[in-house]
Amino acid sequence: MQTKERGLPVTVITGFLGSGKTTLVNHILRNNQGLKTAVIVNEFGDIGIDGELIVSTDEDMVELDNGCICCTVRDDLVQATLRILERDQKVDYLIVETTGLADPLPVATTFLSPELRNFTRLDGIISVVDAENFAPTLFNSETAANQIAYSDIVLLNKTDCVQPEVLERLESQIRELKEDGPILRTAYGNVDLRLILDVGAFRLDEQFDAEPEHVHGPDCGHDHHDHAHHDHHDHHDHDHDHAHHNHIEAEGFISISVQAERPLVAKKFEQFLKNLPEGVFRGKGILWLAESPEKIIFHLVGSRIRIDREPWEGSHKNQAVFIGKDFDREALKTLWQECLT
Ligand SMILES: Nc1nc2c(ncn2[C@@H]2O[C@H](COP(=O)(O)OP(=O)(O)OP(=O)(O)O)[C@@H](O)[C@H]2O)c(=O)[nH]1
Repeated sequence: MQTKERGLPVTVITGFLGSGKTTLVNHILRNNQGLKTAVIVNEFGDIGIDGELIVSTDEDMVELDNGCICCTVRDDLVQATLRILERDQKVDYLIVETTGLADPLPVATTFLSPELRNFTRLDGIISVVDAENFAPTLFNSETAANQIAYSDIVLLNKTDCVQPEVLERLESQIRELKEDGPILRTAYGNVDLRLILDVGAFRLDEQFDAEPEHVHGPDCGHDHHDHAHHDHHDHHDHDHDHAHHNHIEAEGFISISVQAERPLVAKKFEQFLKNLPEGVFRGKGILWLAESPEKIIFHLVGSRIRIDREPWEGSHKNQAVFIGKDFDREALKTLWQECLT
């Protein structure tokens, strides 16, 4: 890949909670044929779990401090990208994985801002859609709709979980949010990387009614979102400094992080999962069960739970994040405490 004269190519991976973004990042890192790929990850929740779940554990992965990448941590994204660009060892490609609740457009426009636009080239925004859980009315979330509407390529993921007729219906629903651009069907993010990386998919004119000379980046004096084709909430009418200003709170999404230095009782944890407060949609964590010598990687998405096992490296711990809409955080905390030995 020739990146020298064009700036560092950047692909932004967006998609709702648990749709398979980290799984896709891992697929990319395993199959990028020797390209030096840096990854910037941003998570919703106080504890970063993705850092543990991404296959690259070397210095090429940067976890942004918690906060929403499209709101409060935009400057961190600029700084992290500049640091990657300044490294002695040249990086060929940059992947940015947003939280499942981020609006992709402000993230994308960060790469068109004066600080970055001469050094980076936004290749495309990929939206991962969960075929098992997606519905146009899912949580009535404008953010979830924007993740599709503002993408260049849609990956309709988890095709292994649904029947072909469901995929047909979902494609029509996606088309209502986004008229054109590829919709690629995937299981576990397994896609030919030539279809999604370095494809020059990002089309400025599709996202903005702007003259090419005047890109409405995040640092413009006026609100670039007014120019978007789709109705969109305004990121620039309010202060970016206060924590989680925002579309996330406005849509009622909350998270709780739990951790412990002692193990969980497996049977009690099973009960915990059965009794989770209504509204919890996503959970992920590293678990230490009293009954297991191995580290447990735990995922909950909608009603599906997945448990994987790995050998422990380092000290044993319990760390989990639960995300959902307007759920009873105190109740969840109490239930969690009851699972501990
Ligand atoms: N059956 C099935 N499971 C999948 C597929 N892709 C991902 N998963 C599982 O879905 C869960 C969530 O996957 P992640 O890749 O962590 O999702 P994410 O979008 O990064 O999640 P957040 O960052 O929390 O929003 C994990 O248990 C994955 O193994 C798929 O195509 N089929």
